[in-house]
Amino acid sequence: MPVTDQAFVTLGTNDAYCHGALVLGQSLRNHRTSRMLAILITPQVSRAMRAVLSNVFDAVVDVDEIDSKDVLCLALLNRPELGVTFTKLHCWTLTQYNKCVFMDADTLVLCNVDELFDREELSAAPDSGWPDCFNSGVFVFRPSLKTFNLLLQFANEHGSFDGGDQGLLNRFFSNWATTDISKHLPFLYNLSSNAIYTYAPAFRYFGKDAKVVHFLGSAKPWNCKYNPQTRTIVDDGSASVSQSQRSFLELWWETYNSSILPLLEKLQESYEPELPKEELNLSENQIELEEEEAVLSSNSLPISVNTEYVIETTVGTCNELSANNSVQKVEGSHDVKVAVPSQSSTVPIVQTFPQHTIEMVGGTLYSGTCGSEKLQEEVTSSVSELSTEPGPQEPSAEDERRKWEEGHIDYLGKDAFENIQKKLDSFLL
Ligand SMILES: O=c1ccn([C@@H]2O[C@H](COP(=O)(O)OP(=O)(O)O[C@H]3O[C@H](CO)[C@@H](O)[C@H](O)[C@H]3O)[C@@H](O)[C@H]2O)c(=O)[nH]1
Ligand SMILES: [Mn+2]
Repeated sequence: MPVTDQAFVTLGTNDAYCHGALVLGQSLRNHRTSRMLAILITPQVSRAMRAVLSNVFDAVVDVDEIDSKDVLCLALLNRPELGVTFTKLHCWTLTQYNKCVFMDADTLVLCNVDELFDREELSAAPDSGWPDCFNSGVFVFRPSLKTFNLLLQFANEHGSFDGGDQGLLNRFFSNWATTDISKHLPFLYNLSSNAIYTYAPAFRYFGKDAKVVHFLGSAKPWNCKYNPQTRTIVDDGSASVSQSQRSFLELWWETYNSSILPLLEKLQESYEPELPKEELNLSENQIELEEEEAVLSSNSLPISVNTEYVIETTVGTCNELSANNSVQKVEGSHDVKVAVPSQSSTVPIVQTFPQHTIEMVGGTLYSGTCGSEKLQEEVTSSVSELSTEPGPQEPSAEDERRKWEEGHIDYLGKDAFENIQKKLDSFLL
């Protein structure tokens, strides 16, 4: 029997993360969850993507974007794009449910995990980088407007030590590490893919019991290259991927290919007559590819595009961020206010607090149907967002971070202690 007052909840602030959310939702359905599936989205998500989401999720809920704008902390985390994860806080507003499990859009369930609803707020698994903190990619919570307001107030007063929701939630639920062991979910409910290589023997011993895999870090499954003919991840040489990581990535793509692609194709068919080919979805560089490799054309889709290879997105680096935006320094180590142009078409309302700036962009509840009049324009913009140019030739901040995580550390060169010290000083002074 479906349980209608409890839900798995995820978040997508753009079409790229929504691809992840679709695979997560499908994996929950494949493992026959009895709970509702809900997704929080922001105005930046295209109308076409909303239509697809409503095929997988019971509730597609439009919320305001909340951005920590904490460039300094996010730079230390090396993930400048994660300020918008504050939007996750909106999950506490879903008071139509009495209990929920939040799951990041980059998670994938490997079996039925409905037993998570037996736990209480705030239950979560340890973070592999700092196990006295919980990882906020999977957590059990009770929706409550009171808690939501307290969290916003807390964010306003204290900010987040990592600039994202995880730093905030760990300070807010600060007794998680010490008070109640029943709120410690086993790591198997949030197996971070990097733990596979940082503690390989443990993975070999316990990994078979994994229940949820979490592709945390800047490299996401939808950025990998995949060959549907051989059903394998294409090694592009940019990162060494272990066999176990590869299996999880291939499972992600298998789910995407078998269940999500057909939905996208259906959507394409229903709108194809309205969309002249050249405007349909292909960026210039994809059209070139299409001419060279006929196989590509069957999978050129309004949203997913070029699925043989990769769903590409770009993530700004710290340098790009500071170059593109005006940074205004106020007193004190954390008192930094940054005006970042909103990516949304809606005019942002920027709320300025004494210590932190949280940006909220107006939003409304989404009704679920896909109107046709603006679709063409939105599809085109969503595709150009997803099919951007190939990455830079110079190793990106993400590549460098990945190398560092994999233990390839240039102790005598750029990673020499004095360079790291200088970098830290520049953040902390
Ligand atoms: O542009 C974005 C970025 C994130 N998200 C959502 O926010 C989640 C968290 O971002 P993610 O890229 O998955 O972060 P992680 O690499 O998992 O990094 C860690 O740090 C984040 C910031 O504190 C936490 O939100 C994560 O749970 C934690 O695992 C995503 O899964 C999405 O649901 C978006 O919708 N749009
Ligand atoms: Mn994540």
